[in-house]
Amino acid sequence: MGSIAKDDRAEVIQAWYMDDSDEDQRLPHHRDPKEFVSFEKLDELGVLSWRLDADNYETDPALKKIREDRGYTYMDFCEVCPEKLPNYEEKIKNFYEEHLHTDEEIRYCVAGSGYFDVRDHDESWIRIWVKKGALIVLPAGIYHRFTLDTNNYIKAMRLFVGEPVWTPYNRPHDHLPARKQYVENFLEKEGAGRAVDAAA
Ligand SMILES: CSCCC(=O)/C(O)=C/O
Ligand SMILES: [Fe+2]
Repeated sequence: MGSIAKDDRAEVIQAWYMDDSDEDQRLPHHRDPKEFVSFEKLDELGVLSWRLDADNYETDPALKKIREDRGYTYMDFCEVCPEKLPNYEEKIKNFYEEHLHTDEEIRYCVAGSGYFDVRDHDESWIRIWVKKGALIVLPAGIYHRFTLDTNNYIKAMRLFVGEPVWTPYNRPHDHLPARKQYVENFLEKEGAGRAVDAAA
């Protein structure tokens, strides 16, 4: 008898729609009742994810294959905590400003945890909680932000195709080709809401 394999990404990646309270950004911000978001839904927005063996990232064949398949030649680490991140307070503030990049944002959580928030088709925030072992790819042009959770620590591997460009473009930057391409690829599909600023 065949059986459908359980998607074990859920052990290290969970996503849900956020409430609109102004409380501490590091809290979960679940709606009441909770509204979880499926991996299929994230896929529709172009957000990819894997669960990997974070204790063995140096020799992990699964990570090697993803890097080869997707051309992720560059790799470094970013540790977010006051002791390790220069200009910690400023960086934390900037990470949580809604922004986009002109390339994919690829982060592999090898320790700790944190939240990547992305905009849905109708502009609602989806909160993606990544824990040790979660690799996520945010597509170029998606509006997003990052915050630590209440554990206050993450160590993320950063991957990139070629020489890295980390520039954040705070919203609105709808005129950028990367944004237009994202809207065309993921937001303008039949049945999807539009997410273009009125001023664009
Ligand atoms: C956990 S890596 C720090 C966050 C970051 O690099 C970024 O660009 C957030 O959008
Ligand atoms: Fe970013």
